[in-house]
Formats: sequence, structure tokens, C-alpha cells
Amino acid sequence: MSAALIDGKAFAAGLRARVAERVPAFREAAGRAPGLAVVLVGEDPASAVYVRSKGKATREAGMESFEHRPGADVSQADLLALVDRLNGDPAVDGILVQLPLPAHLDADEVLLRIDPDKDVDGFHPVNAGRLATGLPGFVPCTPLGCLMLLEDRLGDLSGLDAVVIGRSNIVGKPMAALLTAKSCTVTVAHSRTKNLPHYLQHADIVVAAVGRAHFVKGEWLKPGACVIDVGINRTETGLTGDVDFDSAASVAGAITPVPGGVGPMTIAVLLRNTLVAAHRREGVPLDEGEI
Ligand SMILES: Nc1nc2c(c(=O)[nH]1)N[C@@H](CN(C=O)c1ccc(C(=O)N[C@@H](CCC(=O)O)C(=O)O)cc1)CN2
Repeated sequence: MSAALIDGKAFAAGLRARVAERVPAFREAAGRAPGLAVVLVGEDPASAVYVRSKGKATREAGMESFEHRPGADVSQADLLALVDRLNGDPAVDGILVQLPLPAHLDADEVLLRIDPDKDVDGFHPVNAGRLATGLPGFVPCTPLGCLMLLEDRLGDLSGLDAVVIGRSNIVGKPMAALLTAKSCTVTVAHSRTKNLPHYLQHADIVVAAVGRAHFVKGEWLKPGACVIDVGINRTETGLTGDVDFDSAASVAGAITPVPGGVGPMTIAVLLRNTLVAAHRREGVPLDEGEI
């Protein structure tokens, strides 16, 4: 392996500490802690683990965590009513509905119901539009975490060639928008792209978010590329990313591991977005670029 390992776990710990440092000043100014409400529908085991970690991280940062766990058979109307209550609750600055939702629920309608100014997941179309047009809003946690790791590693990204593999609303599309805003030349590829190696051979940055284990091979990469692996695939051999790590690490300049790369950034950025939401809602000044 010649690539440098990008330690997302360590970077996320630093980000969480920077968020926690700023909570006492907010408490002092607003007379309350920032509050994050997390909604988990049903008992999906992986989602339950993520929600538990979010609650723990929120409390450790000195913020208020409100957890709501409707049963797997909750109706669409009852779930929307819960979102309405959280929208109207002054102690709640951020609302997150853990995905995926059970199949009988319409996730798009639920996400659309969240007040965009409490949408710390950045999934509401208003926030997607704000990102696309360069207005301040909320950016989805995973792609914002990827961007932070890239800038920490490479500095100014301007002029670099980037390939984003995956076009989901949660990762691929916002990632492409963020890199475009940083003046990268961005190609969005996906599972049906005809000749992926053709696009990757020129890419200084590769973000793999396609949801297929070992999909990206080292021999497709430009030597020295910075490779960010968003994949979390549970295989017989354990947790693995979308990048074939061993072959990629012998060609790339830097690469994120799975686990310990992008994953921990998701929760750290969620805390950052909640802190930002609280300051904006209360009109308390915060240098958002500093966190
Ligand atoms: N409403 C949301 N739902 C989902 C999101 C999201 O951002 N908002 N993202 C994912 C799940 N997720 C957070 O919710 C998440 C995924 C992975 C990790 C993480 O730390 N992964 C570790 C490995 C953990 C493991 O063993 O499973 C790592 O990669 O090191 C944190 C959060 C889908 N749903």
C-alpha cells in the first residue's frame, strides 16, 4: 500500500470537539441548549445503532437529544403529525427522520414536511435548491463530511477533475454540487455508466457512493488520486466499501478506509448542522466557516 490513509474517525472527533466547545456560548446567549430530534420508525437493527450513536454524540456535545420511536406500523398521517409537532416545538432546532423508512411509508412526503430551517439532514428540496444555487441552507451530512476530508487533504480543490460515482439525492447529487461550487470539473457516473475506467483515468478526486462492494478497481484510477469511499456494504467477510481497497491503495495518493473513513463524519457533521440551525433560529452569531 502506498496511499496515505485518511483517518475519518480522528477528523470526526476533532469536529465533534469544535462543536462541543461552542455549545456553552450558545447556552449562555439563548438560555437553552441546541436540540436535535431524531425519529426512528420500527426496529431496523442498523438504523437503531445509528440512532443510538446520534443520541449519544448529541448529549456528549452538550446538546439536547429528543428521540421518537414510532412502531413499524405507524401510519403516514401519524408520522406527518409527529413531524408537524417537532416543527412547532421551540426546543427543537434540528429534525432528522432516520432512513430507510418501512415500505408502506412515503419518505418523500415525510421529508417534504420537515421545516427546511430545521432540516439538519439537508434532504428537503428547498435545501437541495439552496445548495444548487449557492444560497445558505443545510447540506446533507455525508457529502459535507467528504468535502471536509478532501479539503483537509488537498487544500484548494479549484480546477481539479472529480468523478462522483452514484447519483442519489443523499450523497451523489449533493456531492457533485459541492465539488462544482469548489470549482472542480465534475463528472457524475453511476452503475450504468458505460466506460467508468475512461472517466476515472483523469480523476484527481474519486467519490464512490454506488452501493456495490469492491466496485471501483485500483487499475482504473489515476496514480495519486484522492479516493473517498462512501460505501457501507455488509458482506460475508464483514463491512466493506465500494472501492476495492487493496488494489486502490497501491495506486491512489490517499484513500479512506471502511470502516473508519466517511462513516464517522456523518454523525459529526449532523452535530455541526444542529449547532448551526440553533444559532440561525435564535439569531446568535456563529462563524460557520470556523467549525
Ligand atoms: N436520515 C438519515 N438517514 C440515513 C443517513 C443520514 O445521513 N440521514 N445516513 C445513513 C446511515 N448513517 C446515519 O444515519 C450512518 C452510517 C454509517 C455511520 C458510521 O459511522 N459507519 C461506521 C461503521 C459502522 C458500522 O459498523 O455499521 C464507519 O463507516 O466507520 C454513521 C452513520 C443511512 N440513513
